[in-house]
Formats: sequence, structure tokens, C-alpha cells
Amino acid sequence: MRAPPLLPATLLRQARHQLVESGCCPPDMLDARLARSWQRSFSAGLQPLGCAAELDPLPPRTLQQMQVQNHGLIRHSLPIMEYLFAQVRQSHSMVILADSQGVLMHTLGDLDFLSKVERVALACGASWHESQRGTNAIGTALAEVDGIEVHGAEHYLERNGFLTCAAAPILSATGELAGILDISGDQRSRHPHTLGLVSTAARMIENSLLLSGCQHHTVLQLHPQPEGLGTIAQGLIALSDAGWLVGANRPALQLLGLRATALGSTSWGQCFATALQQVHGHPRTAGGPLLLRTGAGHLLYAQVQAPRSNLSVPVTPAPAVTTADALAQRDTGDLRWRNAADKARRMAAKSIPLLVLGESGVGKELFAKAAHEASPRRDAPFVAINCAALPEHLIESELFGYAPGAFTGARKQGSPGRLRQAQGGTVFLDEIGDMPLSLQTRLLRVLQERQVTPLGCGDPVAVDFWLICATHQPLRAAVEQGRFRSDLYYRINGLTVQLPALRERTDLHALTHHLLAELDGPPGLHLDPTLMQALARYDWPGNLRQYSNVLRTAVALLEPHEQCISWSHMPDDVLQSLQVLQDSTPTPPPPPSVLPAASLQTLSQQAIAQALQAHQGNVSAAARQLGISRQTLYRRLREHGH
Ligand SMILES: Nc1ncnc2c1ncn2[C@@H]1O[C@H](COP(=O)(O)OP(=O)(O)OP(=O)(O)O)[C@@H](O)[C@H]1O
Repeated sequence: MRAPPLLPATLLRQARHQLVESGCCPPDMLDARLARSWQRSFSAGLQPLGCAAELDPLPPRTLQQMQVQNHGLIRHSLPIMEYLFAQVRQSHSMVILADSQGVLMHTLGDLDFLSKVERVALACGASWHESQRGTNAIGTALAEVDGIEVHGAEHYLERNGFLTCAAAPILSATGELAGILDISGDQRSRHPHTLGLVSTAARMIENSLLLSGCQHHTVLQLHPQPEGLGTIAQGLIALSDAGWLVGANRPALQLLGLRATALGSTSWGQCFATALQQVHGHPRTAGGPLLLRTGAGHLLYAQVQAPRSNLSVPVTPAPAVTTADALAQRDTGDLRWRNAADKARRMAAKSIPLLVLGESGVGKELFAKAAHEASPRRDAPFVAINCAALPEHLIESELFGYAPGAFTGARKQGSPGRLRQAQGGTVFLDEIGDMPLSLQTRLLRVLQERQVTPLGCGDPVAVDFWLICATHQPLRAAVEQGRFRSDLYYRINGLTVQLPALRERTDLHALTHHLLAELDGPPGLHLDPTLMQALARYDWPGNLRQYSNVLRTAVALLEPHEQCISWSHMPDDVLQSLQVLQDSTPTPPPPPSVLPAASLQTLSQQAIAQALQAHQGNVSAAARQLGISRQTLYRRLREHGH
């Protein structure tokens, strides 16, 4: 990223000084994207010369979860990153893959050229979002959704001036930002072709993602010359059975004069003058390419790849999921849970709608996510929508999307809607029992017709997803009372699975072991046996949400030399209930070295304050982190005098 020719570092520093002094970049001096990025960095309150502490990278467990979530992207990027690294091996550089938030997920390179501090900054789990590190290739490519080079003093923070970086966005088949590919190195080793190299590699990853994610659609390779077919310059489009364009790479969008937002709502006939029947009658085995005429009258050569049936989509294991699938990884031995997982796997293979029932906090959403990750659709998105958390008037546009300018306050470019964002993947509708009746009718129509019609636009769009719904309400009773449509109930309920409440589970010891392993505690972390016995008798009204949170808080309270979670690490409300249980049983009372109530109260206040601060005062998010309901959090705040 720069206004050619490269500006000298002293001039750049003066310009940045002027920005800090006056709040504005000097006019006409900088490349427009660099000026915008500096302005964003300035507005984020970053100090170019400041030495504010670096944010810690994600803890290993969170990083691993994120890598599992992005395993499709990582899997398709790895061979290309290795190829790229072979090209830059001798130039003191690294090849980096970041997720769509700028967090580094995978790096290749030898770190000799970096000091220890710099190594930490470029390690997996570190965020290079502009809001945290100012102008830099990864964060700025993310903000601009465009390929960018940021060299030396163009970085907003002086301490990053030793770097030269080039980054390009990687887009999904439906045009959403999937991640960022970057080459970073010592600024003395800058090469003018690096950005071109990274951009080409990003396109190769996009093509690989599209070809793998759209295997169950007809895929066409397109190019104005037959020799261009099969090269990096070719266009790729994916067509649904009904002839809707459901995926495309950037060259294809350019050839057809389309924007990515048109995907899913544009039919074959709107783009091509040639009849669709000719495509279906022309498989790859027919020999030479097919000649197509676009609606604008241009000729394109095409190679046709027929869809694979849903069942034949190969299930390749995710990098972090080696021997067991994502459901099996969460299986800690409870037979009811295992039975539910077995059924979910079978429904996934045939995309039969699944209804997950269970009390609040039993892990319905995590179960649904694991079922998606264990399904043939796992390379496509998992889109979770909480019907209870959205205001009624927003659910409609959120789910079904809207055309540009459909209503006051709508985004200018319109929105595809969450159902379309899940194309090829899984939609998880949480708290489906809270969906208003009027929207139940619309949802039913979508499920019957497998098409969505965005608000303010008459064209229906074909959609393909596996539907998982969840509720903690007795949905059958809601049907009998007329609050839930019976036809929708039968439509979403291909099969019901009931997840057991925590107090009903027979695998508490193994489950505890699993939860502790996820917490990143000290080596040898374990529970006092008397406490474990008492925990097994407690009825856990908040289920796994409450239990995992109690364990998390307990681990945080351990002194550096401690490995054993004991009575003193329990929160006061749980402790009181445990003691009541203990008193009412004949087993010998434990020797709890209980902290005084006042200090437990203080700890609870501190935990609440920290959670609120971490989420900028967002009560719902803080409650989620603490593992308590919003109402409980409000009650605690009132008790603490807020
Ligand atoms: N297997 C698990 N391992 C670790 N933590 C878990 C597990 N299952 C659930 N949890 C914890 O419980 C919390 C709640 O899980 P989840 O949101 O899936 O429950 P839910 O049943 O969908 O809740 P609700 O009905 O309130 O939406 C998670 O955020 C997580 O902290």
C-alpha cells in the first residue's frame, strides 16, 4: 500500500505527526487507503510512538477452537502457503494465515530475523486487527477487503516500522471474507512482486475452497479463450439444481459484471443467453469446451463439472480432529448423550432437520456445532441465530435478508440474510419456541420451497442448508396452545434428541476431567475427592454453563503452587447448597477451609466487574462469560449496590 513512488520514512513520520497534532492527514500526500487506515488508527486512540503493552495472544485452548472452526480454510491454505514459503525462503520472511478478525492462525517461516518480542507479536493467536496494531497489511487488508502492501514507516505504530508486509483477502464462494494471507519480513528485504505473489496465492485458495465447498452443485469453469480454462485466470461459478448462481470467484464476477451480493439471487437466465439445458447436457467427458453467450453478448468457453450427490461428499478429517469426529470428542460416556450424538450423525448424513431439546445450559448449541463439524457439510458455514435475542422486527431481515434500501436504517448495499450465509452448511435456530407466529409462517415457506425471498425484492433465492433447531420449552405444549404452528413443528422435527440435564448425567467424573482439560490449568490439576462427591449430589440448575463456569472460576482462584480445587475455591451460592447437602447426608463432613463470606462476596464482585469491563458493559455478554443468566447478573449488581 503506498502512493508510488515510496515516500521516505522522514516524510511519513512528519505526516503522522501532523495527523496526531491536527486530527487530519496532510491532503494529497498519501495514498488514499493509507490515509484512511491512519485515520482509523488515530480514531482507535492508538499512539504512534506509545509503548503500550502488547495484548496477549489467545490462550492455546481458544486458539485451538478457532483453528477447528476454520479448519476448512486452513486445510485448503496449507499446500499453497508451503509453496509460497518455498518462494520466499531465503528472504527473512514469514507466510501467515489470519482469520476474518485478523487473528493469526497459522504461520510458516524461520523466525531468525525477529527478536523475541517480535516473535511473540507474530505468533499464532496474536491479533493484527487495525484497532489494536494500527495500519498493517493484515489489519488494513481486512478493513479495505483488498490486497495491500504496508512497508516500514507506513505502519502506524513506530514499533512495527521494521516490517514490510503484503496481504490479500481470501473470499469464500459467496463473497464473504474468510481470512487473510500475508507475507511479512524485515523491511530491508522488500520485494516489489510480493503483493502480486500473495494475491495470486489468495486466489488459488479461493478457487480451492469453492471447488471443495460447491461439490454438490454444478460448477462451471469459464474463460474468454479455451486456453484460459484450468488456469488461475479462469472464472468459476456454482449453480444450484434450480439454476441459481450460488457461488463464484472474482474473475467470474468480473466476466459476468456481477457483484458478490448478487449471488443466490441471480438466475442463469439473467447472466447467459445460452439455454441452461445445454450445460446440463454437456458433461466434462464430452470432449472440448462448451461455448456460451453471456446476456451482454460476450462469448465464453466453459468446462462443466457435474454435482456430486450429497451423500458422496467426501468427509475428510479436520486437522485438529484426527481419530474422533467433533461429536465423539465431546462424548464423555453418558449413554443418553451418546445416543443423541449417534442420531445426530445419521440425520446429518441425510440433512434431515434435527430438533434438540434440553434445559437451558445443557450445551445444545455446542452439540449442534459439533454435529455440524461431524457432518459432510463441515467445510461450509455454521450459522447460529438466537430467535429470543433478536427484536421481532429484526428477525425477519436478519434471517431472510433485504434488498438495497428496503427499509429505513437498512444497509445501503442490502444484506443476503443469515439463511443465505449458511449456503451449503448448517443453520442453528436457537430458542425456536420464541419465534413470533408471523415469522413461523415465513420460515415454513422457506423450508418447504428451499428458497428465500429477501425483503423488498421479489426474486426468490435458492438455499441449501441442514437445519438444527433447539429449545428449552416444551414445544409440543406450545403447539397445543396454538403458540407454535403444528406444520412448522413437524417440518423442523425430522428427529428430536433430548440432551440430559447435568444432574441426570452418569459421567460427571469423566466430564469434569474433560472440562478441566479445556481450562488450561496447571499440570496435575484435580478436585478434592470430598468436593467431587458433593458436586455429584448438587442439582446444577444452570447445567453445564454453570458447572464449567464454577470450574473456570476455581482454576482462576488457585495459587501458583496449587493443583487441587478444594472447597475454598467454590462460589458462595454453590458452597452454601453443597454444605446443606453435606449436612443432610451421613457421610463425614469435609474439612472445608472456607474463605470468609465477605471475601467470597468481594471475589464475586471482582469477577462481575472484570466480565463487564471485558465486554464494554454488555450485560448479556458478561452474563454469558460468567455462566449466569442476565437476570441473575442484574440481581447481583443490585445486591452489590449498582
Ligand atoms: N461439552 C462442553 N464442554 C465445555 N463447556 C461446555 C460444554 N457444554 C456446555 N458448555 C458450557 O456451557 C455453556 C452453555 O452451552 P450452550 O450455549 O451450548 O447451552 P444451551 O443449552 O444452548 O443453552 P441455552 O438453552 O441457554 O441457549 C457454554 O458456553 C459452555 O461454557
